[in-house]
Amino acid sequence: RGVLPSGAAQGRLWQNIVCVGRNYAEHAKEMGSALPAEPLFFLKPSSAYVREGSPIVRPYYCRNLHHEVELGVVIGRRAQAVPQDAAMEHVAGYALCLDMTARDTQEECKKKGLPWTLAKGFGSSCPVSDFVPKEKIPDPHKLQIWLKVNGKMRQEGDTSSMIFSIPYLISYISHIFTLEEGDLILTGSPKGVGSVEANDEIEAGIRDVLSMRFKVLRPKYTF
Ligand SMILES: O=C([O-])CC(=O)C(=O)O
Ligand SMILES: [Mg+2]
Repeated sequence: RGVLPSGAAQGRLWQNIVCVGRNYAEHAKEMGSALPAEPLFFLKPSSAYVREGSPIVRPYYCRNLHHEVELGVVIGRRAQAVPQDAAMEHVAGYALCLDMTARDTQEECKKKGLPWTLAKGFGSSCPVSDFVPKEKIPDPHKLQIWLKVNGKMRQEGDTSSMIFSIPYLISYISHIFTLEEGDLILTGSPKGVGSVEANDEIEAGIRDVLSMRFKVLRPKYTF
C-alpha cells in the first residue's frame, strides 16, 4: 500500500536487515569473486542502523573500513513463500543504505571459512536515508545510486545492472524465512567500494530522489 512502516513512523526504524552480496557483476569482479549462481545473503542486527546526524564508527578491530552504497527495499506487508509476480505487492518503499564493511576482517573470515558477522554486522554498519514511499519510485530498476567521500565521486551505479531483480530476491528470501513489515533488504553494491578514514564525510544519493551525509569516527575503544 505504500504506507510508512509503523516502526519507521515512530522513529524506530526497520526490523530485520537482509543483505544481498555480489549482485552487481563489476563489484563481484573487483572483489575477485565469481558471479553467483544463486543470491548470496547475510544479516545485520537491527541495532546496526544509523540515521543522519549520528556517526559511522569504525569497529576497534578494523583497519580498513569500506563503503558500499546500496538500494534498500522496505517490506510493507508480511511475505511468506511469495511468487515473483506477487512480490512487489509486499514492498512499502525504498531507502538508500550503506553496507559498511570491515574489509580486512571480511578477508580473514573468507580465508578461514567463518561467517561475516564481525565484518558486516557491527554497530553503525547500516546507515539509512529517509523512507521513500514506492509511489515516488515508478521503477526501482531504473535508479542511479552514487557515493562521494569528501566531495570526490567513488561509486556510481545503475540498479538496472543488478544480477537478481528485486521481485526475484523477495520471492527467494521469502521461501527461506518470512519477511515482515519494516524489514529492509539491501540489494548489493555496485563497483567502486573503497576505504574511509576517521573524519571523512560520506555523501550518497539516489539521483533525483534524495541524498544523505554521514561522518566517520575513529573507534571509541581499543583493546
Ligand atoms: O562484501 C561484499 O563484497 C558483498 C556485498 O556486500 C555486496 O556485494 O554488496
Ligand atoms: Mg554489500
